[in-house]
Amino acid sequence: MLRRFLAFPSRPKTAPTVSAAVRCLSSGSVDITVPLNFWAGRRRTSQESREKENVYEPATGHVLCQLEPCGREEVDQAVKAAKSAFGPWSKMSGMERARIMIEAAHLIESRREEIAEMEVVNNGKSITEARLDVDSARLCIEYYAGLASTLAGQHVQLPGGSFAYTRREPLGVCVGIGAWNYPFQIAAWKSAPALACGNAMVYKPSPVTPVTAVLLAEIYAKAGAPEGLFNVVQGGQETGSLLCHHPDVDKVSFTGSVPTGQKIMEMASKGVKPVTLELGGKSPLIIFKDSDLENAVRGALMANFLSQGQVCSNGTRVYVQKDVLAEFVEEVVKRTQAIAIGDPLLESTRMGALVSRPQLDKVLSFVEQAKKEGATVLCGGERFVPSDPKLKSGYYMTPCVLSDCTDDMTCVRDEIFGPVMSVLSFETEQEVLQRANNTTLGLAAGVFTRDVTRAHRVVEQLKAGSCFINNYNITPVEVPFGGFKMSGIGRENGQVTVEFYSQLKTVFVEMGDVDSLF
Ligand SMILES: NC(=O)c1ccc[n+]([C@@H]2O[C@H](COP(=O)([O-])OP(=O)(O)OC[C@H]3O[C@@H](n4cnc5c(N)ncnc54)[C@H](O)[C@@H]3O)[C@@H](O)[C@H]2O)c1
Ligand SMILES: C[N+](C)(C)CCCC=O
Repeated sequence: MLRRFLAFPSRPKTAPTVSAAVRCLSSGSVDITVPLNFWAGRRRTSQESREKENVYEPATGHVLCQLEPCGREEVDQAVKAAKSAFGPWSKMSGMERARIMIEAAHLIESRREEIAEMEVVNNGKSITEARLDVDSARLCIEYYAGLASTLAGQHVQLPGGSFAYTRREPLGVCVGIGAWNYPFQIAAWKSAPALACGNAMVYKPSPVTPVTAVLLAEIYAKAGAPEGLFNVVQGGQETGSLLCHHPDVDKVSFTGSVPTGQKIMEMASKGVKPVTLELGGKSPLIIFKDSDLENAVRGALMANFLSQGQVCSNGTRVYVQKDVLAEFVEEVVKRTQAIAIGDPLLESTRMGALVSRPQLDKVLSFVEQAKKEGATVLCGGERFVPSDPKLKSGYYMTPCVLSDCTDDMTCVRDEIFGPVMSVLSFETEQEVLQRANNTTLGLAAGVFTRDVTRAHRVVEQLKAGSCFINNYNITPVEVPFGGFKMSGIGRENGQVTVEFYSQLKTVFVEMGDVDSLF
């Protein structure tokens, strides 16, 4: 397998450039030494001498690169670059912006495999899933390119021939702050609507997965975006906080945990800046006895084990009607045990490595806690060491199904963010609805039933932003995605998102004389 990229076999450690080299890519063979910050049109090294942090390859535990966190100076430079790109970009017509975005989408398509491989190397998810994430990123950019030329205001007739009109205008410099579970996709889901509306963006990826956002920056630049339109600054909470407080930042769009989301909202409130918050979930999946059980089992697996279970919208509280519980559990366990765990770059792998050692330890400790609280482990929940020696220090675990769960258990109440499904039984619709909604979170929910009336009745009562009937965890970019309650504010994807990246200006036009009271 030959690749052109910023990824290199670890030995010899030559200083790579983007255009250099064609090498083989396999787990454990990649070192990244190119700078991962990007502003004003090119990659940048951090100028401030601050401590670098190791970034690991989840599949092997090998050090992939060193993160150079950006400080005040670099954040300033990136925001300044975005501000100067905002001028010409915001003056372009929607069609002109769309042309550049479509070119970016083509570039993503042509580099699909390379981007997916780098996502795998940095995140640990299987190559099969990473390709779908890259596709989702591309589709999102195509979708908002299509909407860019439709952004328009309204004309309102007033007395005496006077009138008013509204203009939909961009906000300015938007900041995007992302989580580590969908690094490339999140960068695209934030930048595509922002840019389509005429904004510029400074994006900060998670320090755990800094590698692929900078590829998106290069792609936008190559597609013809003005220098500084999409910038990447690396770092953790300090860098994020500098961005949120920056006086020239007009909006913050955040994806991550609830506690960080609360801090982001607090920081943004100092400058009365709008926020989009895509936060955590603990979503219910309800399986009625009249379900097509084959589809319900498939849905439960999709609701729990994508991306090693590290998915915000996962339906981790699986409520199964008592009459079909035994049959459902038997099938779910059989299929969970058959999931091929291992080298995420292999086509045959269905579950790769969790993102980091601390995340793996945290998920395993949730399983231990569940046992202590009386849950039964039907399968998995243990560290997994693949037979390939190069993977022995990777962050793998066996996907876990817990039964005999009750609503008060930690595994049922807290977001685990790992491959752990909690199965609960219920008897009546009314009972399950009350239990499903008994949480402070409300990102997603699902229902499996053949009764169409019941499906809509139940969905109407579920307090969640994304509800699935007879499927789970599909997120076409044409439809809005986001949470109720503490799962967030605002939406990503769909037409409505232009409202979160633009503002309305009302213009009154007097056609007669000023009717003065004085
Ligand atoms: N709703 C969604 O669309 C969605 C999608 C993916 C992940 N998530 C959620 O994200 C969480 C997992 O991701 P995570 O561990 O990366 O979340 P996190 O909250 O720890 O970090 C998210 C981002 O915020 C940054 N950050 C941390 N502290 C900050 C601060 N004080 N100021 C500014 N930035 C700060 C981090 O560096 C990172 O880039 C889960 O709760 C998951 O449900 C939600
Ligand atoms: C594409 N998925 C799997 C629905 C992920 C949505 C983003 C949340 O983590």
